[in-house]
Amino acid sequence: MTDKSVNTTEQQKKIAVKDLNLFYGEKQALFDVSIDIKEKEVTALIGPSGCGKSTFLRTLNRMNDLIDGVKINGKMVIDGEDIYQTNDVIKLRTKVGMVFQKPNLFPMSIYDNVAYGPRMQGIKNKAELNKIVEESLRGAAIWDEVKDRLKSSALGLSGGQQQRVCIARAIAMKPEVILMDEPTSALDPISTLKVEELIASMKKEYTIVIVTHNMQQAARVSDKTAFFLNGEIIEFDETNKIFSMPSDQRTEDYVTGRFG
Ligand SMILES: Nc1ncnc2c1ncn2[C@@H]1O[C@H](COP(=O)(O)OP(=O)(O)OP(=O)(O)O)[C@@H](O)[C@H]1O
Repeated sequence: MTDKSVNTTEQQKKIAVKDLNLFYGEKQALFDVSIDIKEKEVTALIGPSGCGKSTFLRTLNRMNDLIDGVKINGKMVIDGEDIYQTNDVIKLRTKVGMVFQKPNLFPMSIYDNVAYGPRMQGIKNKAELNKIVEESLRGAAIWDEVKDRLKSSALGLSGGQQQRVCIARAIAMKPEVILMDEPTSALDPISTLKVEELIASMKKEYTIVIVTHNMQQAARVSDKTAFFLNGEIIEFDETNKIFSMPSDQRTEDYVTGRFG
């Protein structure tokens, strides 16, 4: 019985990071980061500017590979596979999608933006593409707002709508993990709320890791929170605990607004 529950916990562990260090040239930006991220949970990464949140987020789908002079050591295991030992980065980035701070839609129609990835994967069948586009836009809670203007330019949408289309574009690739780097920092409060509701509903299907500067947002959308400081994880726990009863004084100082 006990063994079974241990196994179940292991299975739910989507991402296991152990002693991860990252250097930009000579400068070390992440120090012995270890964290286990469970399947279908929302994990928030918080901490003051420059503490390594975005750097860490990018290690999860090897986006840092695109930066010259980056060196990484340690273990980053997703679904049992060390992602730094594989050569198939395209497959990794399909499984681990990303949404950026500012909506970054292509200057093409809403439909073509969402169909872009599936087309690149070789899907040409019109009915199949239609289905993916509709499902993805529905999944991103924007279908009703755009269903009558799918052929219009995506850049004609409001910022908040564009960000939800970006989320639809990520969903269209059928990812399992979605990384979000301050996805609402460029949005107004109403659009922010919509995206937050969307994130909360998406965890039924996806494992989500989100960087946010907004403490209320972390408290509202996440199950677990990791507090970063100077490239280290100081504390990682249930979000409720981090915000109400943190174990480390530095976490408490940060979440109560004493610094950062
Ligand atoms: N491409 C890069 N080259 C060199 N140093 C970098 C690069 N990107 C980030 N850094 C440095 O790594 C450290 C961590 O930066 P990172 O952007 O990960 O922090 P952050 O916590 O996400 O900050 P913010 O909240 O301001 O976005 C900082 O000292 C930053 O200057």
